[in-house]
Amino acid sequence: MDAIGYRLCNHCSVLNAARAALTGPVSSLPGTQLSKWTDLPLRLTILTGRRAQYVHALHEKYGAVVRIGPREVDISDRTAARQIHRANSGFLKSSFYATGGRFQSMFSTRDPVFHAKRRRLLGGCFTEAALAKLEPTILNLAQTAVVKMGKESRAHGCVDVLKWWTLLAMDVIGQLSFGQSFDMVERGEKNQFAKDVASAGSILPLRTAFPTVLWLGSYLPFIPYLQDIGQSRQRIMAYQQERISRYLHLVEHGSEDTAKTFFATLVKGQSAELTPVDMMVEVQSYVTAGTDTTAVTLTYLIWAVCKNPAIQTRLTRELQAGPKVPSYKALRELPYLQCVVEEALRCYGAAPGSLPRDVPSGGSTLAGHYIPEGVVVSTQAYSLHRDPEAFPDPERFDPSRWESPTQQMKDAFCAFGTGPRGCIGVHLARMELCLAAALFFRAYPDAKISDKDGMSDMDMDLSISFLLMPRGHRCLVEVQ
Ligand code: HEM
Repeated sequence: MDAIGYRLCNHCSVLNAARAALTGPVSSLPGTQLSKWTDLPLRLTILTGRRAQYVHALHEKYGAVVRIGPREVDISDRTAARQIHRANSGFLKSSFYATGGRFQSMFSTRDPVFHAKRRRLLGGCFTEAALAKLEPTILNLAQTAVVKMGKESRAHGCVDVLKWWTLLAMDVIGQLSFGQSFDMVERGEKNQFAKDVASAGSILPLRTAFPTVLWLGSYLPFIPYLQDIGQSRQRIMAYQQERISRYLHLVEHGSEDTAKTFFATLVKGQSAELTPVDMMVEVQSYVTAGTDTTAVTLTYLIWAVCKNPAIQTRLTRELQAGPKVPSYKALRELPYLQCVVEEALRCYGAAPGSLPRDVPSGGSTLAGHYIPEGVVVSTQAYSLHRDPEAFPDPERFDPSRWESPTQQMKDAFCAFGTGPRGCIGVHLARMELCLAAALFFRAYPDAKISDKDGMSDMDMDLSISFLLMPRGHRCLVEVQ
């Protein structure tokens, strides 16, 4: 191309970009001027862990519908959120989820037919009735974790509750997937698999914000960080393959250990519908979606209660008057505990970030704004849970607001998502939250947040890319 042609072409692309920015599908919606041109500021906030807060600040300035990029909109209106996520709405998961390579899981798939089939197949394993059979296993693990937390605190002056809730959540998923716990609670530390999962997960913000950079990086295998991630991923695959083979071997030999697992009713007779590779991909998604999420919410619950003496006193009194050996059924009858769990999920549910969906063909009118097809619309629990109309004084951790929840509160609450793509692990998560919180505050009614090793509220600052994590990656507590 000669110099004039090159200049003309350049000129045209600038003009095209200008035309797209000024007349593009979402150019007339409220939002910053810059967001008509680029979503770069948004992408940068993914790296700093402040995406949800950034989008929330835009809602506070521009209202319930806000443009966050040239083809992306976030919506904080609860009616519109239900409209997007309800069954058969036509809003499918966006390309954000297409990171699973060749293999799709119930979580990652964008195909509604595949999803419906997989969810029908596995849904039965996650019902309250099915989980009731698994409860003794979970209770046993939680009891051991709580006892060991006390020992560690007495030995070292404090204990990192985030560490212990992560070990517990990992062991629960290991036990319920493979019929054998990872034994991390018993050992008091993460095994190589858990370390690899954390290492592989650490790349997610970069992969979400700048996938091209990561793609380029894959051609530079000498970068040590990327090399480590690659090795972690290989070890995760090998470990899971080995566990699934061992599990299937146990099933074949009629071992009792396999009776209390997610796949117990599936592996016999329906193996054609769920191959060992499918099982591996599903387990991988349970580890990602069901361990840090539960552990982080539980950690914030402990922190928020310990920071509020009146709440702690009321909760511990209720627990001490309750059953000695808690069961999930009995704990659900304790009204204040339920309010505490609900408020922890509202303020600190571990998936507060955007859930992006593609607007279906023909476009859609959401919260009074027409949004054309092909645009990505997101909703984020962070904003819906901080709507002052539904939750007055929204930043305040106030369990008593759930004593008589209004319809607005119920409609706005979406810690587990809603509709057919809502969390399949909701009952398991609630069971773990109730059992672990009850055991902890029964055993340690005077637990307090430590200031040892420089622990401060800064450690608990909310770092959110897709999932929530305390910025300090720890929460030190002192128990007697
Ligand atoms: C406090 C803990 C938890 C929270 C806050 C949470 C939250 C969520 C949310 C918001 C979604 C929707 C995600 C989206 O649309 O992108 C989701 C989906 C999902 N969650 Fe959870 N979750 C929790 C625990 C669990 C557990 C314990 C499991 C166990 C296996 C689990 C497995 C899944 C799966 C497989 C999906 C995808 C469901 C589908 O698309 O059909 N989650 N979760």
